[in-house]
Amino acid sequence: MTSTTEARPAAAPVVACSGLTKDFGSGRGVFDVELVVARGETFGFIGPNGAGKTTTIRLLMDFTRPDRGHATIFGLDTHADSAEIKRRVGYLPGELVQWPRVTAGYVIGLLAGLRGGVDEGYIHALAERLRLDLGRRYEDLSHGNKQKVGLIQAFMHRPELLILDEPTLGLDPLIQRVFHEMLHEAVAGGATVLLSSHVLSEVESVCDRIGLIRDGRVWKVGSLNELRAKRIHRVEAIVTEPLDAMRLREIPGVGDPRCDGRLLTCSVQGSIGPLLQALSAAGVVELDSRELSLEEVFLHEYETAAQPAPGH
Ligand SMILES: Nc1ncnc2c1ncn2[C@@H]1O[C@H](COP(=O)(O)OP(=O)(O)OP(=O)(O)O)[C@@H](O)[C@H]1O
Repeated sequence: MTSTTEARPAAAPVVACSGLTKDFGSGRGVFDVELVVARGETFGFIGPNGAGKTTTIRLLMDFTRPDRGHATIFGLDTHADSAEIKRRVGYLPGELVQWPRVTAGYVIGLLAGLRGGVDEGYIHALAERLRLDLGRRYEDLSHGNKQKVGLIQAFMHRPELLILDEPTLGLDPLIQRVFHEMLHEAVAGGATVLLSSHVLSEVESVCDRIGLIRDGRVWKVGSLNELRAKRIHRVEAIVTEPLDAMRLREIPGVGDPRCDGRLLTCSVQGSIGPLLQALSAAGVVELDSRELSLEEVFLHEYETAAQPAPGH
């Protein structure tokens, strides 16, 4: 399993983690997380359920303490300078907070008060854009509408940094689009964004760079262009002679080969030449090759990372 940190941004980091580790035992938690988010960047943290996204974010917000490692936000220590950091950050937690017997407007007003007051006109403008009725009781709201309350309190003070844990969870497509506009406006105004998601299409449309997390480890960081540049092809071929999948695996660039009678399927990263040589020796009669979508590239990467190396 490799972890790359190519194309690190040149600007001073807003978020920096070094060796950040929270070990819950039995292999659960996050381990040796290295992460840099530059000023003005929109960084997407993506991984499957239980990968460690929320734990990393909670470590950054100082809601849980690391067993090892260190993190800074705005160059400040996430623990020692937690109050100052929270003042300057807009945070959307991954789990909705419960607020019994009060309205959505009351909740937001209370949180605005804790911040020492926030432009009320802006709160109302955000609520209108997100189509949230501030007069409704919070506990009666749907999950998506509670999520809007979370988004408003994260954006309302125009923070320098937005840390958003699964921000579009429960939002309908129309409101997701509004949220994306809000993000773009915040970034245009100089904000930095760190968001987590397991929806690749979302990070693809809003993020400059992404970090892939799996089993508690960040195992790839790069711009979308870099990740797309992998140019992985899915190849399907029909051959006359039977092929040995294990031997195909030894061909440079070939991954996940499967032989089903005369049908071969595999992925190829880089040049297809060495595979073509093997196929022509097996009497290839049909060949189909297409480039994988980004979604498929990630699935491929996850699967490849989970497989033992050839000969092991
Ligand atoms: N307080 C805790 N005690 C024990 N284990 C925990 C605790 N919090 C998280 N974990 C475990 O740590 C791992 C990472 O969980 P985390 O919630 O960070 O993942 P995630 O990527 O945010 O997942 P999801 O997309 O499902 O929210 C999981 O195996 C989870 O069960």
